[in-house]
Amino acid sequence: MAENAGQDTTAHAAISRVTDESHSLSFDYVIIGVTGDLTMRKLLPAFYERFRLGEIALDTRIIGVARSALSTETYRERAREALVEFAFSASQDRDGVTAFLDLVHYVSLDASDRAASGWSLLEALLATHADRVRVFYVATAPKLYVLTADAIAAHGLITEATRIVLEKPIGTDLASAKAINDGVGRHFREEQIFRIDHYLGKQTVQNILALRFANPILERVWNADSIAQVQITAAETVGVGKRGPYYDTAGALRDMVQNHLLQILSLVAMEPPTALSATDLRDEKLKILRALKPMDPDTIARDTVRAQYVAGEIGGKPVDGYLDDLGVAASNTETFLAIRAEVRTTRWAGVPFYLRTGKRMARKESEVVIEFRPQPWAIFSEPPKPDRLVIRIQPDEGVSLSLASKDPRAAGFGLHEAVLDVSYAKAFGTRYPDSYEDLLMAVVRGDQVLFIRRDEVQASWRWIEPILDGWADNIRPMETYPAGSCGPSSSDDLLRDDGFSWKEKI
Ligand SMILES: NC(=O)C1=CN([C@@H]2O[C@H](COP(=O)(O)OP(=O)(O)OC[C@H]3O[C@@H](n4cnc5c(N)ncnc54)[C@H](OP(=O)(O)O)[C@@H]3O)[C@@H](O)[C@H]2O)C=CC1
Ligand SMILES: O=C1O[C@H](COP(=O)(O)O)[C@@H](O)[C@H](O)[C@H]1O
Repeated sequence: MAENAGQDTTAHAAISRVTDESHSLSFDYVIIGVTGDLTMRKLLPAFYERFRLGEIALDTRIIGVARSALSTETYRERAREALVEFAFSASQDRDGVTAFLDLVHYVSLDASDRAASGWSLLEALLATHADRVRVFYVATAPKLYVLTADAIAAHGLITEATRIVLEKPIGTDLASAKAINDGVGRHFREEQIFRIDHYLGKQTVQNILALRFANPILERVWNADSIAQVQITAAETVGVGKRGPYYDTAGALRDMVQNHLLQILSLVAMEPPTALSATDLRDEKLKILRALKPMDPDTIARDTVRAQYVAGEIGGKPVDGYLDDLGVAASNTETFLAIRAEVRTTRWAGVPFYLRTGKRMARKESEVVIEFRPQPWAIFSEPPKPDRLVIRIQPDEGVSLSLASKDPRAAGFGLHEAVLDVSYAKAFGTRYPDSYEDLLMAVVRGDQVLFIRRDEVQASWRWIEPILDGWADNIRPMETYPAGSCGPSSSDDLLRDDGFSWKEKI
């Protein structure tokens, strides 16, 4: 159980915290991989923001683990630099950052080696708060997850209130995902395992549930009778950055589709859950993952597109191609893909779900587009454009609905596409929390509703695996696209063959 620790109000008054601490939680969060890119860019800033909001008590400990020999003081200095660079509020908040860093400790340890000497220090630290919520966040390579869980167990560090967080990707295929799930499951019960997918921490992804299930006006038309097609896009302008060695073994299908895009697809397509509980929600998502039509060689050739970026230009600046970014002569890794998927349920029979993701695209833009069917009988001389609901995941988070309207400027009955637009920034006018903030704190509360269950991971891999195999056999050859473009033209053809087009060029 989390404790609501009694707080030293004098100490708190000296710290730039923006709300009261009556709901602050005390816990021990062990981050394994604490010097890595993910921790520095995402996890530490997320903790800091929640600390600043008063949700984290002053006696909480964030215990960082990595193999590098660093003192806590040296690590804190590195963490300060990362916070100033990556945390929304940190550059103006020196005292608050210092207070936050007091929670941070560093232990040098090879967490995959149960015989490593650092375990005794970690054990001693944790023993001083044996009853509080204890979290192990494993932010290392997936091949270390089981060894790390084995070592944690061997040192007797798993209490009733202990949880483990596993970063994506859970494996590289179905067999390795099962091995991780089995291996970690030998020590932790399923309700102690939190498989993170940071897209589920995005407010706009969670808003899919609100839009669908809090607005009967939408839910009544949310089916194949009314909807013609669904598009799910996650486009980035960044390349692979420092993560090239990982990315080159993964590619866009493993990196983005197996997890983020299939999670979004299940939220869009699922039946209403009985309640917003972890079990009900995940049961419904799982049914959709299982209802995805398996790909075979014919559909892989027809319904998938894969491509790799070559040199181009983004925002007026020249950028290198993928091979130059990696410094390699050749690679068979896709940095872009488009897929036509089918959900075999009564609700969605015959509705194509187009998935698209890529690096080094023209714009950063993630969104879900629901295109409704046209009027069956046209009474206007010029047929209206189909109505479209666009859920903007990022950036410019919001929702828009385009409807045909009478154009007051036109003579006669001219129509014009009018857009009802809700921008989150304008509607809520608040700091936009990073997706990791909610998720990190949900683990402390033991709330699994936004985490992926074992069977969901495996169902996703089951659908992905034939595509991986087909691509390995070159059933669908690799294409190229210039950095700063919208991908190869064959991605447009995928929709054109069905009489559709992507909402707009990225
Ligand atoms: N970076 C990102 O944006 C995202 C990352 N992820 C996932 O998160 C995980 C971490 O990614 P990222 O931070 O980029 O990786 P990095 O390579 O940047 O960092 C890896 C970290 O793990 C530590 N480490 C490696 N081996 C061990 C070990 N045996 N014992 C203890 N610590 C170890 C490293 O430090 P040292 O060498 O000192 O031990 C370092 O702190 C990966 O699974 C990745 O796929 C998921 C989504 C996004
Ligand atoms: O998980 C990942 O996500 C990021 C994109 O996340 P976003 O929140 O910026 O949309 C992606 O760049 C990375 O390759 C992938 O591993």
